[in-house]
Amino acid sequence: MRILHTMLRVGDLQRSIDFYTNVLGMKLLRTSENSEYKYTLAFLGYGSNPEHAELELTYNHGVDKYEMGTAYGHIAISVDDAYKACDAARASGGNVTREAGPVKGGATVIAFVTDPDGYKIEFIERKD
Ligand SMILES: C[C@@H](O)C(=O)SC[C@H](NC(=O)CC[C@H](N)C(=O)O)C(=O)NCC(=O)O
Ligand code: NI
Repeated sequence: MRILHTMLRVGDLQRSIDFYTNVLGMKLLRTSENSEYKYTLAFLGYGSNPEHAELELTYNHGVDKYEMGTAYGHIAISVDDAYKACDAARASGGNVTREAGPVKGGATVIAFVTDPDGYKIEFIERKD
């Protein structure tokens, strides 16, 4: 088995596509429209299944926001340099909510940004 995708419900599909492509450097892999059940999907990632896990964005027609609740944590993305990734995200209009720096009590350098709907995305600095 392998993780195929993580699904997030978004309030504005193009706004989210712009964020994940322009700010986080993902590719828009495909979209699909379900007019019967009134929703549109966009799949994005740094590559496609099966080599890469994908992000599935769901837009329910006419629904522009969701209660985030307290359960959602984050999606983690590996970066070569978390400091530069934060600078790049900021320069592209991203919202850095936790500046790059060692994780509390550890050495791994992490940072957090939020996407347009407020979902947290973690940058984890890795050299692999
Ligand atoms: C393509 C595949 O990865 C899917 O996840 S589609 C599954 C389908 N999604 C939706 O219906 C999205 C709209 C829905 N209103 C929502 O917000 O989740 C789904 O969940 N179908 C349910 C089923 O039982 O088939
Ligand atoms: Ni799905």
